[in-house]
Amino acid sequence: MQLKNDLLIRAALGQPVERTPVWLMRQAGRILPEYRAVRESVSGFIELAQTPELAAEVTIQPVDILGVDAAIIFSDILVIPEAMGLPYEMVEKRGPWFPETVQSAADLKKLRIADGVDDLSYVIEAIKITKKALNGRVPLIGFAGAPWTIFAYMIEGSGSKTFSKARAILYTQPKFSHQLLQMITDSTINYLKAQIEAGADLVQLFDSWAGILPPNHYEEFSLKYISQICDAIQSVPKTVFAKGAFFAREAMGKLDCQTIGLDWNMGIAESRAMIGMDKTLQGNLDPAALYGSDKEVAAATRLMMEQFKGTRHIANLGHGVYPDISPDKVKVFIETVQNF
Ligand SMILES: Cc1c2[nH]c(c1CCC(=O)O)Cc1[nH]c(c(CCC(=O)O)c1C)Cc1[nH]c(c(CCC(=O)O)c1C)Cc1[nH]c(c(C)c1CCC(=O)O)C2
Repeated sequence: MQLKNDLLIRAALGQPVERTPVWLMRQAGRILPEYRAVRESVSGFIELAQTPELAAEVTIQPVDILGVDAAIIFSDILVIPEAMGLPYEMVEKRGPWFPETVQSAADLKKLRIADGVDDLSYVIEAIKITKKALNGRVPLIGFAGAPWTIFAYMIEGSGSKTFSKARAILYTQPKFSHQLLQMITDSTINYLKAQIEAGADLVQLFDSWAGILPPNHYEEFSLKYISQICDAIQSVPKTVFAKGAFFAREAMGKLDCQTIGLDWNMGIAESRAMIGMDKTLQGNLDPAALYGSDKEVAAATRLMMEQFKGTRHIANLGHGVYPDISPDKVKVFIETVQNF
């Protein structure tokens, strides 16, 4: 299927574009009343994510309603631990929770390397339905968590400010840490390959907890595995978004990927100098900028666009859109990029 709007793919590959493509991390979700209506028709997030027709419907909502230049498949990064044998629950207003966690090499026996097609068939099915329904209007982004971020949830069992249990294990049980990270990496490669086979046009790795590691641990316990995933996936463009990993930008410039995501703390000119000219940069408006007036949102967006001007760029926020942001402000952000 030929894409009618392939701006995202051309921007990722560093090919000429008429204008900068724009989408938002976490665009398929609670900012839209239309999403909340679908969400209320089922028992919760997990049932929604595991019902391919509904997952496809909420994936396409931001394309119809907001006019973004890409769809991202509606799922979560935590489907990988579940497919490996560690199920999660989504607790209303509190976030993910794992009834069982992994703490030492003995626990590895309860885990398996996930097969993307069999263990995650509901995501694969949702991708196929979405691709068909999109009919080439915009590219579909597939995604997974980066191994370190997934490891952090599997050890900790929930979100955490410090992820101190997960960070402790890197010091106290480095060998076990590497074993688990390798199992997550192998599962993620299988999963992303299955997503691409089903129709994903580009894939993004989310390393949401990159910023809590010291640089040496980031190199040893995160980048090493991201690098394996980048090397294993060759058929579509890859984006790596490592939130808070300002110290690793130079190393990220050497990954076999096309795009590096910047968070809003990362200076644009400085990041370009560290990462080099042969990568596309994605980002990086402060998500809180969307709490301003329409005029303020437009001004902040234009300021960001000015700073990226003339270099390879995909416009986005510096992290996921906050759930209480008004869709009207999101539209101002999108239209300001598209008219720039
Ligand atoms: C760390 C992380 C998670 N999930 C994700 C990350 C990486 C990006 C980031 O750093 O924000 C990624 C994710 N989660 C979700 C998507 C869907 C596609 C999209 O719109 O981008 C994506 C790409 C749906 C979701 N994932 C979740 C929801 C809300 C669940 C609901 O509707 O009740 C959605 C729509 C739940 C979730 N899932 C997770 C948390 C911490 C939470 C609770 C807090 C929150 O809601 O943001 C783990």
